[in-house]
Amino acid sequence: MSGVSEGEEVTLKLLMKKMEDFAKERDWEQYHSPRNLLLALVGEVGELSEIFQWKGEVPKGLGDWKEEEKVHLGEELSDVLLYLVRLSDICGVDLGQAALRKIRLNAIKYPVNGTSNGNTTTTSTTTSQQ
Ligand SMILES: Nc1ccn([C@H]2C[C@H](O)[C@@H](COP(=O)(O)OP(=O)(O)OP(=O)(O)O)O2)c(=O)n1
Repeated sequence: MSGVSEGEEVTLKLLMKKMEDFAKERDWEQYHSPRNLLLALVGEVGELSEIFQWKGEVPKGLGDWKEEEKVHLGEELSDVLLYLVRLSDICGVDLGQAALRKIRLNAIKYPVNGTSNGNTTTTSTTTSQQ
């Protein structure tokens, strides 16, 4: 059903190709414009947010969640990922390479110094956290 055999690596490239095929087979490429995909992505982020809405803080690992809630979470996370991958492809952005570059930039912007967790400004000389 998944189209990927057990143990096979899931890559951004594979997801990109599957989304491309999905749209082609349905003649939906006309609808997969950058703006439409962005709006669809934001809509799915909203659906993802609804799962956490009003719950208060939840434990890491979601140990006390029902199995069906976790399955639903996986579905909404996937919708966000799939639209993001498709949007990147349609915009001609290599998402994997862009993400690796961004991680390198993050490391330069936030050097390891043991005083900041990236969420708070611990000293008046620490650069602003945005
Ligand atoms: N024009 C479209 C419509 C859907 N999809 C794909 C990408 C998403 O993974 C999923 C989104 O489908 P739905 O719009 O039906 O959204 P949900 O699956 O979240 O359903 P619902 O909103 O009813 O919960 O289908 C797509 O690629 N292009």
